[in-house]
Parts: sequence; C-alpha cells; structure tokens
Amino acid sequence: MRAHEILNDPFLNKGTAFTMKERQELGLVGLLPPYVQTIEEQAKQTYQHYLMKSSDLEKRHFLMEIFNTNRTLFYYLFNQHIVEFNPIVYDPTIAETIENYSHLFVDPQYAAYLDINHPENIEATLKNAAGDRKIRLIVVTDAEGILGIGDWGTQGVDISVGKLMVYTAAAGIDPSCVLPVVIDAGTNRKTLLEDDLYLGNHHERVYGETYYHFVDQFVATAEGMFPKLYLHWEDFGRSNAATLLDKYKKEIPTFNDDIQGTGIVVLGGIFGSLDITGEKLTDQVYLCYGGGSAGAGIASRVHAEMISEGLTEDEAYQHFFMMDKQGLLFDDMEDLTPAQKPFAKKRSDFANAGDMHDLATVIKTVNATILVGTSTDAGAFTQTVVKAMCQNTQRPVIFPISNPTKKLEATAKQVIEWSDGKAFVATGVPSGTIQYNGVDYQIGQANNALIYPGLGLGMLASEARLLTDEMIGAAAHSLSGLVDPGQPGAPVLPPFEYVAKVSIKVAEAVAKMAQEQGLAQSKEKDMEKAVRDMKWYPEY
Ligand SMILES: NC(=O)c1ccc[n+]([C@@H]2O[C@H](COP(=O)([O-])OP(=O)(O)OC[C@H]3O[C@@H](n4cnc5c(N)ncnc54)[C@H](O)[C@@H]3O)[C@@H](O)[C@H]2O)c1
Ligand SMILES: O=C(O)C[C@H](O)C(=O)O
Ligand SMILES: [Mn+2]
Repeated sequence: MRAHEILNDPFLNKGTAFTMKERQELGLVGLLPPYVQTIEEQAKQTYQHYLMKSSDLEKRHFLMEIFNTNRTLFYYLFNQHIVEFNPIVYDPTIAETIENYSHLFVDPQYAAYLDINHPENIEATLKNAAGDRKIRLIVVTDAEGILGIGDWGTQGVDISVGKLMVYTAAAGIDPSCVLPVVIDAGTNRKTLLEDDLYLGNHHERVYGETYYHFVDQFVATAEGMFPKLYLHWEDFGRSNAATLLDKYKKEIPTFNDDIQGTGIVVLGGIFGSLDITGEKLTDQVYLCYGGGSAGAGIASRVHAEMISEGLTEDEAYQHFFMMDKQGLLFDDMEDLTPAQKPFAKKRSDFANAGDMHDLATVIKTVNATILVGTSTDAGAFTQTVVKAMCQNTQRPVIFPISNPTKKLEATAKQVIEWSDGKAFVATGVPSGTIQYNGVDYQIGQANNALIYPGLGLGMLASEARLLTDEMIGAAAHSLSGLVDPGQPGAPVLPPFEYVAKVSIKVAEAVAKMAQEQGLAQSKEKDMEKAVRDMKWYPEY
C-alpha cells in the first residue's frame, strides 16, 4: 500500500500518532511532523480546534473531517464528549446537514449509494463500499421520512451515517464492520428536483412493484454477501416502513428504528414515570398524537405490554386512542393505514364525534393520562392541552418527541411550567435541566438512540437469527432501575451520559432473550461474555 493511501484511509490512519517504527515500516518517514503524539494529545488538540468553530453546523463539519480521516481518534473524542457531541453529530444538527447535503458535499464517507434505476449495480455498489471488510450491520434509508423534515432523497444518506456513528459511540460497535446505505428512489421535494446542484436522481419517487422489487434485490444481495448481517431500516415513508418490516422480520435479523426503537424508548419512559407514581400501566389511558410509523409503533409496543400485564387484546385496545391529521381516528375512515386500524374507534360511541379533531377536547373526552406526540405538528401541545391533561390525573405523562427541535409539539420548559411541575416530560432532542419553583427537572431524552445501539450490540453478540417481540420487550424492561425515582425532578429515562452503561444492559437483555428463544447462533454461550467480547474500543 502506498504511504498516502494509508494516510487517507480512516480505518488505518493514526496521523501524528504513528510511531517512528511504524513510520519506518509503512514508508511514512518525513510525511508527518516529527513529534509523535499520543491519542490523548491528539484528542486535546482536536477538541481545542473544535471549540474555535462558532456554529453547530461548522462544528459538525469539523468533526466529520476527523471522522473522514481517522475513525479511532474520532470515536475516542466522541466518547470523551458524548453529551456535548451527540446533538452535533446526530439529532438535531444532522437535520441541517441533510437539508444542505448537496451544497456542502465534501466526502462520501464510505456510504453505498443505490440507484433505483440501476438494480444491476447493487452488487457492485455493496462490494465497492465494503471492500474486504466483513459487514455485520447496515443502516439503510430511502429518506422519504427523514426525522420530521420529510423527503430528502439522496441527501438522507447522512441519517444512515449518523445512526451508525451513534452505534459505535454508544455501544462500541466496531466501525469497520458497518455500512451506511441510501436507496435513491427519487424525491418528491420540488426544491431538490429544481436544484441543479442536487446530487440525487432528478425524478419523482418510484413506488409500488418496481420499488419493492428493488428493495428485495438489495436485501437478497446484502444477505448473500454478508452472512451475519443485521439490517436496520431508518426513516422510510409511512406507506413503506411497516410493510417492509413486516415482510422481512420473519426471515432475517432486522429492525425498524422508527417503529420498534421508538416503541422501546417510550415504553421505557412510561415505566420510568410509573416507577415514580407507583401507578399501574393497565390503569392508564394512552393518546397517540400523530399515528405514523413512530406513533403507531409506540402504541403497539405499549399495547403489547398491557397484554403481558394481564389484559386481553380487546381490553387493552380500549385504553388507546389515536389522532392523526383527520382528528381522532374512527373505523369508518377510508384512509387509515393498516397500523392505525386496530386503534380506530366507533364513531357512534362518541356523543361529540364531530368535535374530535380538537386535541384538548379529545383529551377531556377520553380521559387521557399519557400523551405522546409524533406528529411533526410544532406547538400542538398548547397550554390548554397540557392543562387538560392535568385535569385527568395528578401526574400526566406528556412526551412531545417529534424531531428535530423545530418540530417539537411543546418544549420541555413549557410542559413543566404549564403543568406546574406535575407532568412527566421527555423530548426526542436533548432538553437538559429545567429549573422551576426551586426544583431541577432533569428531562429524559426519549430518543431511540438510547436503545438501538445496545439492541444492535445484543443482536451482533448473540448472532440472533431473528429479532422477536419478546426480545424487544426485554430491551424496554432493561431500561428500568437506572434512575433513582425518589429524587425530586428525577428524569423518566436514564440521562444520555450513561448511554454506554444502558447499551450494555440492553444488549445483555436482548442477547439472553435470543438465547432463551433458541435464536442465538453464536458459539459463545455466556451472553454477558459475548456482549463484552463484541465491544470495540477506540485505541491504536
Ligand atoms: N424521539 C424519537 O426517538 C423519534 C423516533 C421516531 C420518530 N420521531 C419523530 O416523530 C415524528 C414522526 O415520525 P414518523 O417516522 O412516525 O413519521 P410519519 O410520517 O410516519 O408519521 C407522522 C404522522 O403524523 C401525522 N400528522 C401530520 N400532521 C399532523 C397533525 N397536524 N395532527 C396530527 N397528526 C399529524 C401524519 O399524518 C403521520 O401519520 C417525526 O418528527 C420524527 O422525528 C421521533
Ligand atoms: O433520529 C432521531 O433523532 C430519532 C428518530 O429516529 C427520528 O426519526 O426522529
Ligand atoms: Mn428515524
């Protein structure tokens, strides 16, 4: 290998940390400044440089330069500053980089760009992107529903890259065994189609047979090429996300983050709230506001939990109400998605059915005690809405978890103030600590990033054949017990600074459940050891 190829390979490059011996052996003599740095010194210098950047977008671009040149240093630094860097590397700043991707493009970051018009290139694309690396984990997006900001075509590739960065920082997934993938199936965003600098296909989205056939070819090719693959779907549109998950989850180890990951983290947050009040889940009334991939995914996870706590399927459905653009969902509506149908109600059961498009009215009518926002309807949780929740119960659960920040149904501060500190709040983006009436309210981050890395670590360590509902349930339960519920203002989810610890707990729970269900294929039978052994550390 030529010297500059080594220096330009982020998996091999150590930059100024190459020792003199290595410089001799690799033909690097004279190609680097003479002082040999430790990784600690490199991290110190890089962090100081980072602090000179003034905007979050510039900070992210600087960190991506480090990522592009030296993965080990990048993750060493990310681990040191996980709470500070997460909103820069990932949500919410990642939304800005996706919106501006084509104009700011510098480096493809080892991603695989699949083109719907060229299925014959799928194999070559995956081969070229992977090189001789043994890929264990793919995050794939088609970017039709990026966070709450909609369709971004090829530009959505950054969500695959970003999710994988969090996998490594949070759970120690070896960055050399991951592959970010984007399926460019076109875009329906006019501004992109009209932009001559847009780097994706300049045509509208392809749907239906051609699309599903292309995805099928991708899955089959990836499975054939990488035998121990775990496949993560991210930010697909509402009309495809659940269909794809349902199609593949019985065949291969696969996971939809928006549907399943969000379900786990929100259920974990509800458990955290009930730990504090001592109330039972089966006494709650759940209102979903925004019944798309995440909204319906969360509702069905909480519904499954109510069943495992003793209710029948039908009894459990009586605890659920779902609103979408049409208002409260009724079973006579013709545009319900398959995932919404079981949550739709009989119009005749409501004396005031005609008023059920107003959130506060619905809250009062159904006596909701839990309100989860996945609507992208910024500001929808008004003071009236929060006060209506407080009329129904002493300590309502109110989670406005739409992303990024500009899509929040309410800020954590608003919910705390309007509920006079009574509501349990968690948001999808970090909200820090809110001071109110002498109490420091630590706000939990109900973001699937708290769990998908650990879930992935458990899947890879156990080499599970499938990801089952029971494994997902085990992941949600493993989030309990990490926060002291007695302390005033306690968060309902473990703070993100503990994500490494959380990831190990989640991974062990998932791997053990896989083993119990006879799905673990790894040679190692001690699942805790398998998880420990799987973990990668950023060191030279
Ligand atoms: N915190 C997390 O971990 C997390 C995870 C996944 C998704 N999300 C967020 O949830 C939001 C939805 O994501 P998704 O993947 O489910 O998207 P989606 O498009 O599948 O769902 C959004 C749903 O909201 C509905 N909606 C839109 N406007 C509405 C309104 N005014 N009133 C009621 N409903 C309305 C849409 O019709 C759709 O059904 C996004 O902002 C996303 O960032 C957060
Ligand atoms: O990406 C995130 O921050 C969470 C989630 O997957 C989303 O789509 O909003
Ligand atoms: Mn997502």
